[in-house]
Amino acid sequence: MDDLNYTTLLEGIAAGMLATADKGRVADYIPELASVDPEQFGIALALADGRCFAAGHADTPFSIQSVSKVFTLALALGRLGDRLWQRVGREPSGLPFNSILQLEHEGGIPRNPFINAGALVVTDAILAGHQPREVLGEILRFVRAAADDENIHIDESVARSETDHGHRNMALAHFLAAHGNFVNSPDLTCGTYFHQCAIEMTARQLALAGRFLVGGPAAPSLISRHSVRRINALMLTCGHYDGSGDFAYRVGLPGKSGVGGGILVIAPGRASIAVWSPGLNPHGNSALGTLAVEHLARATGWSIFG
Ligand SMILES: NC(=O)CC[C@H](N)C(=O)O
Repeated sequence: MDDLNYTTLLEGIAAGMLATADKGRVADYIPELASVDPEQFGIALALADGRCFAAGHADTPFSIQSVSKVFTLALALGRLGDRLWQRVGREPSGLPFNSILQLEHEGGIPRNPFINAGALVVTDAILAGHQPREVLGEILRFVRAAADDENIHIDESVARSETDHGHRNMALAHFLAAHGNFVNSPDLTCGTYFHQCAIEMTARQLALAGRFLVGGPAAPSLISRHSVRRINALMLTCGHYDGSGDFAYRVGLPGKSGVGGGILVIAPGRASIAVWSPGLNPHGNSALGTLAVEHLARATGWSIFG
């Protein structure tokens, strides 16, 4: 596809999404997210050859929330390698992202690194022996290097809002600690986790930041190719929680969603795609974002399943 075709495609998708009546429901369990205007949609595409295209509200910052779990997993795999898998599994959970149900049955080992329990373990692992400030600095350095953009920050008001209302995550953290699967105090790890979730990015920045998972000559090589393959596999099977099967069915690409309405999608060897629209479907994944990447995958033929 040439430049004009990509631009036309993204603008057509953005116009179609903004005209869609059912835009889902904005997350309200983090009060600071509840006030975001649902009438927004942005999409950005960073191709493996270095070109970048965007449409809609692609330059409006939003809270990346659980998309941050991709970056912390990359750091944890770099630091711990396979030792990480002693503390967290690699299977889809089939349950909502914040569920505590399986943890009891499975002895405090979360199913995967993308549900909240698993992501808390990942953050706890990279925090070990460090101050939250140092680890948050490391996460930001990684994201900024990936996006090649120093202007990426944490929204303190979102972090505070979640700290004040994060009882479920605190419960998960204490439960993990009770099972001996926590190194730091639940307060310290949850505080770090709430701040990583409160990183603010635009769809354009997020698409650029995802290039390290695409492979190809223009992609920043921040982690090994081995880790790139594994993170993509986990994004495909677990990146949308109990909506992962449906996302794979409809889109056919690895993706990671967040309750801020962002989704990072990887077309291996081809492109990193970011979509954002704050309204969520019942699984807590962006309603229009999912629809948009479904259109994009169909139009480009990029599904990994042919
Ligand atoms: N799915 C998400 O984006 C959840 C992230 C959010 N910070 C939480 O822990 O509840």
